[in-house]
Amino acid sequence: MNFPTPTHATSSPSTSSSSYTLNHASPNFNRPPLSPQAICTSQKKSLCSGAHVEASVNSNPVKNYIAASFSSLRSEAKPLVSKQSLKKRMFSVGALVARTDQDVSDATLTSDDKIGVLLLNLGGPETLEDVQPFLFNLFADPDIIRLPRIFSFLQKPLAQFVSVLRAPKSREGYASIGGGSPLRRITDAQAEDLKKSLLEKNVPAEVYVGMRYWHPFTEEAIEQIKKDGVTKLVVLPLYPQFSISTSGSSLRLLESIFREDEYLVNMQHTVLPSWYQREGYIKAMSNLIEKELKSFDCPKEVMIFFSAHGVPLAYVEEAGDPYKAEMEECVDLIMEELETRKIRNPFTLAYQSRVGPVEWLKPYTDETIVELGKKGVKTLSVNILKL
Ligand SMILES: C=CC1=C(C)c2cc3[nH]c(cc4nc(cc5[nH]c(cc1n2)c(C)c5CCC(=O)O)C(CCC(=O)O)=C4C)c(C)c3C=C
Ligand SMILES: [Fe+2]
Repeated sequence: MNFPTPTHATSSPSTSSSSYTLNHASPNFNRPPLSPQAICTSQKKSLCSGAHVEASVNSNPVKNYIAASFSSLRSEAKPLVSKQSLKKRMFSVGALVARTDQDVSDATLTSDDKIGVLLLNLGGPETLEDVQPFLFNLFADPDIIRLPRIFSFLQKPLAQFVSVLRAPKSREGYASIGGGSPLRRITDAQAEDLKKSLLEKNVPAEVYVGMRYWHPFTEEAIEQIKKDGVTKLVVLPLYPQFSISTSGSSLRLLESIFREDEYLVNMQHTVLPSWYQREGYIKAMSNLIEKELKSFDCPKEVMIFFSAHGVPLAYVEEAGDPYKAEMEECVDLIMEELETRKIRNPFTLAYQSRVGPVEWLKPYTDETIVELGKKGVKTLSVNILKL
């Protein structure tokens, strides 16, 4: 049987980290690329801002803008600790997320330290009545419906209009999966598991969930973080790949909350803008695919179909969203991992969940499935990289 070739270019894995220092005033993404002077090393960044950002080397300036502008908030705060001790302490927090195989109890933490992990996610309507107000919150986000700044006064009226228009179709979808989104339940379970597994590594930490468009809102999580007196915070968007519309939006919101709040501005924090290239994630995805393939009668004939949530094409082409590049690299890394296990199935990547009249990332999942059917592909293993 002939299978089509993969629909995207191959790229190699990136391993090192970098971070950038930028101004954080403008809320628009149609900004000129960074000037070379704006770039500094991650070590310099830690020293000058007191916060740490992890970013892969292929990452796009937009992603680093968001993550670094969030972390650069510290640069506005008065230096409360010496640069040397700040550097040391930053490493400790970074170590909590960077090391996977070691006990981190040796990290420099004082008995007064309280570690928090903030998991960021999209949120979803819990009942069918929640659907329209949830959609309003989503469409009212300028990172989702991107209007030129002079039209920003139209954001909320437009969100009201589009949310009412979209609600029936959306409700139909949620009704078909039991009348609401499972995202809160799943994210709460992830938070619980993460807390347990950190404790097993001798890192007592409280794990918080902050949703962007529904309960528990990010603002509520932040209030709790303050009440609990967290002194070191790890910010982890639960999106493996970065997009302006997901992690970017959540980090931008956090940035605005932090900017207004003296406690938060002075709290040490580490941000992981994306983690699609991490060994643990790649191996976990590969394990799932390997297991799935074994359930077929002729595993070698199965096409591995990666289906990812799309974004409008303009996000990538005009606003510089690194999402497509990260998604493609992620698929390549999974396929490379499978190759080491002698699994050499054909594969393809397509994008789903488009909304509205504009062009989204192609190829579209629904059209690709039809095309593959026409070409005689009979068995597909569908792997959702993003809902
Ligand atoms: C209109 C613009 C949208 C963009 C851009 C977008 C990007 C984007 N979204 C996710 C992940 C999820 N989106 C979910 C629901 C959802 N998304 C949009 C619109 C955009 N998403 C809408 C209108 C909806 C509601 C459902 C619908 O009517 O289709 C969800 C589900 C949340 C839940 O209820 O559990 C997820 C997850 C990503 C990853 C992404 C960009 C990369
Ligand atoms: Fe979405």
